[in-house]
Amino acid sequence: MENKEALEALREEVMESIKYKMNDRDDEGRIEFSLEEVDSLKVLDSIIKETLRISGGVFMVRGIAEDTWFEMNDGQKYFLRKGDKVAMYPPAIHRDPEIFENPDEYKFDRFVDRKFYKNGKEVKTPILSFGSLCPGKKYAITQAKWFLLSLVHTFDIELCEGEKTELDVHYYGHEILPPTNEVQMRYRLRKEHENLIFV
Ligand code: HEM
Repeated sequence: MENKEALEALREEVMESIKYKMNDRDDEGRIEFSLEEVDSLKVLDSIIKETLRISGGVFMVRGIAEDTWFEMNDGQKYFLRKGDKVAMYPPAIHRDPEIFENPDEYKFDRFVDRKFYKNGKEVKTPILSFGSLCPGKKYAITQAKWFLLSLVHTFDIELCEGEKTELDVHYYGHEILPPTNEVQMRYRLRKEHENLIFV
């Protein structure tokens, strides 16, 4: 909400996609959106990824099942003993300046038509907030996308004067960092909004 440019770019993308669906309504006059259509919105996708990049604070832990030599890209080797636990820390990757330019900056369109590289190799999954094992990943991301899409289409929203918050760094290690405090906002139903439904 603080980032008016992001809000406007998202609203423009959503309105543009609705424009082409005006004649594509269900029996109750609602405009239908499929999963594929929601996923095709590049600004929406980028906003979600950038938010996960900047606010993901998770540790992922793995148990070592058998004695293993683990070799890094630079050739350095580590001996992992059976029974050890290893923690991986996605925020270190999410804020790696070799992968992301100005990593501490929130850039809503960072992921629009972009690939990321480290040491000349493409980083295929630069966002690791869900780890590799989370079975709820697609569900959670789709829900967040649908919420944002419906919100910017249906309401004008803005922060009340002087309202501010930031990520609560005390929660590093616990998935997504919550805000340090609540904020007051204004919202108003938009006159030209349509009734949308996710099918
Ligand atoms: C924003 C929402 C969510 C975030 C950030 C999140 C994040 C994570 C992370 C980081 C892990 C550990 C993955 C790993 O170690 O590789 C995990 C595991 C898991 N998540 Fe999620 N998750 C979310 C939503 C959900 C939802 C909606 C469900 C269920 C519908 C779910 C079910 C699970 C389960 C069952 C595991 C354990 C998987 C295993 O250890 O085999 N999560 N999640």
